[in-house]
Amino acid sequence: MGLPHTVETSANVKRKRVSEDSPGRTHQSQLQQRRIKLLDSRKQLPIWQRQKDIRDALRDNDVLILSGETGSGKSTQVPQFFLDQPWCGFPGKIAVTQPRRVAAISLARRVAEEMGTPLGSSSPASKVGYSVRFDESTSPSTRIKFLTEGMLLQEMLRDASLSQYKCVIVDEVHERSVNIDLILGFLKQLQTRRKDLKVVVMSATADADSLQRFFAAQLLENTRHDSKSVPNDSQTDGEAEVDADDAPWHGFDDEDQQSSSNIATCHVEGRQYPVITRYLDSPTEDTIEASLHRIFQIHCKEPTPGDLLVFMTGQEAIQSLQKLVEEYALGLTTDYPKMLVLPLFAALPQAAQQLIFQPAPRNTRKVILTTNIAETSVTVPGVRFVVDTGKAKVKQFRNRIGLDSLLVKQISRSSADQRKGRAGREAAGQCYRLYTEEAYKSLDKDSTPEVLRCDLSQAVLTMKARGVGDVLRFPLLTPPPKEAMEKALLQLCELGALDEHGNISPIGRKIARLPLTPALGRVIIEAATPETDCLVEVIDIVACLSVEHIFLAIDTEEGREKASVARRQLLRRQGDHLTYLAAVQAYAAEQSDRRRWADDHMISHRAMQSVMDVRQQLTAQCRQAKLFTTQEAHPATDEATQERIVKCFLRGFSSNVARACPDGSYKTFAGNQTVAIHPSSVLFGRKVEAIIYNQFVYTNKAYARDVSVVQLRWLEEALDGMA
Ligand SMILES: Nc1ncnc2c1ncn2[C@@H]1O[C@H](COP(=O)(O)OP(=O)(O)OP(=O)(O)O)[C@@H](O)[C@H]1O
Repeated sequence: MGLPHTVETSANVKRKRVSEDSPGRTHQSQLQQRRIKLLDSRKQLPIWQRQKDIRDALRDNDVLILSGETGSGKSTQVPQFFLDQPWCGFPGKIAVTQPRRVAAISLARRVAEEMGTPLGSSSPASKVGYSVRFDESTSPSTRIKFLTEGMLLQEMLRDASLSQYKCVIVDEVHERSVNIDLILGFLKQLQTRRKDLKVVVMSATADADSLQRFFAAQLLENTRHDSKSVPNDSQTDGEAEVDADDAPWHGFDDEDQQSSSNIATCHVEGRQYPVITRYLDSPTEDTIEASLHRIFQIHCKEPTPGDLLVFMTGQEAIQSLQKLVEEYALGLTTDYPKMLVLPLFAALPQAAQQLIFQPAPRNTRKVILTTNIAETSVTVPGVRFVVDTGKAKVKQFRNRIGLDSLLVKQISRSSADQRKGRAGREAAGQCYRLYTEEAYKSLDKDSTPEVLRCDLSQAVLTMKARGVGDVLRFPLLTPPPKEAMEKALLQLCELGALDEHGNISPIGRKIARLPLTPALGRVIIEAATPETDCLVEVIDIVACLSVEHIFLAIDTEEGREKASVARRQLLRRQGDHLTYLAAVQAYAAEQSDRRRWADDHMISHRAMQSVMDVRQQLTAQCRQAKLFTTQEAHPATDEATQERIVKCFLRGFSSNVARACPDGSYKTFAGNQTVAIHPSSVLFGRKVEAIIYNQFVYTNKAYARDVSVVQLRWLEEALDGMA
């Protein structure tokens, strides 16, 4: 007679336990097998031979400036070299900053694999994690954390001393974004009061001499310190108190070159695989046509596997080229491999960005069309060919209109070298430059630091929120013109982020905690006031402004007519902001098939998924900051609410207003510049009293994007409110 079901023999229990444990154990052993396999390739990297020098250099010094060719192994290996160092202690963490989230996430994934540990929050035992805007994936055991520069600056708001880190590695320092320059300044200050903090600065192409001078120069002892502004760990609601342990802030004196830190430099020679560079014989104007030609030439001539990475200027160029490549690929005979075209740009949702890392299916070549976001730190497995158009969209401050705008510009030689470096990472590669060799030689050596070409209001607010009293004396690697700093201070005063003494206000502190520009942050704060009370709606609109365009681009007259019928229910005569709101509300209300809803309305489903993501994150952040007065959404048809919503944008963007002229054009109030409504706007072709816009873009002429109608009296009211 058998045993009743309820009684379990010890053998049964044991068998059951083994089978329950085995998935975890199998996973563990898979991780270890992968680690051992990768160890062989790590040992081939040029940097592997130099690990003792690198360890010794940082053991004996506070700062290490490390240069080495692209692909030599800096980003993946250097953090691992330090983990077992006595100065790093346990559980001392290492932060590694990256300019972009795609690099932060892919590096974290790779280093986790190399260490044989699960990634991020997937297991409490994971030793490698990442943190990017709207996505943090770490565990209690995280030792190495890859994070975007913006996220490190956010962490400094919660913990000015970065006390959880023993070492901060600033990677790709040659990019010289404002955030990198701010981080270098803060770290330099921090090392005066945290003697145990190590700093590593890395790049393939950085100017090591100027970095060395920067870290060697003494900080001034007597700079005014805005004591009220120093945040501390216990600060939760924006009303900061002085952290007693915080030594006064020190300014930076260019004249004084005495060393305050011990600094080591190290250069790693060599790269793993060669990359052949090819140029055009004569220049080309049409980069889309030239890229198309080159892509098919490579595809038809070169064997697979061998994926292609093509550097373009921006989302629109990428989408046009994608369409063309896909159309032409249909005409290829079956003698050729298939093509899988994948776009990559900053506004793409993370899941779509990560598709580029998946291996191409059999007999298929991946063709990745990217902006400069894949220029540094990224290894895309399978890529053997790089096509470089030599151009990028860059933010440039336009003095006449007092605004940042996006311009297409030639890249620098150092960017071109980084792009080339994306080939030849797993095997020998080729880089096709769609410009002549003479043009390459005439490029600027390095990109102009962002502090010299951008609106500095965010940078100044970042400093103020982290306790810098006199921002003009903050240690910046390249000091911007004094007027640019003053202009930023003025703008922040207008937004109410600084008080009349230049100290950060409670509003400024709230704005600094939001992952948005000061102007957009101000819009959110305005929407949260009890009188305005439209935060729910404004979050929806801000989410749309933070992702790729939600309306699919249409380039034919017929298509435009079709779109206006399909989107009729959503279009709002008041402009794009309320149209975006209508779209988000309708999409959110759709419960059965959102993809179909998006197709029916000629809206990008992918963009709407991102909107929903950002919306959720921003809502959570606003809730955390106690900004909600009510939780209720107002009906979008309520006219009073609609007016209040547009007025919120006016509070943040009062300088982005243009009035109609008799000849039908619009002229900006600031700078009296002619601006046209962008064809993508619902207001395109309409004439209204005045407009407000969120973006100023310059292609063949100056365009306002994301536009709404405003009444001039609202502007007067807004200006009165600011006075
Ligand atoms: N995700 C990955 N998949 C496959 N190989 C990878 C991956 N990440 C890194 N590698 C390998 O490790 C090498 C070193 O990469 P790493 O990013 O550390 O170099 P780097 O010196 O920091 O380069 P860069 O200056 O271009 O950022 C690559 O050339 C590649 O061979």
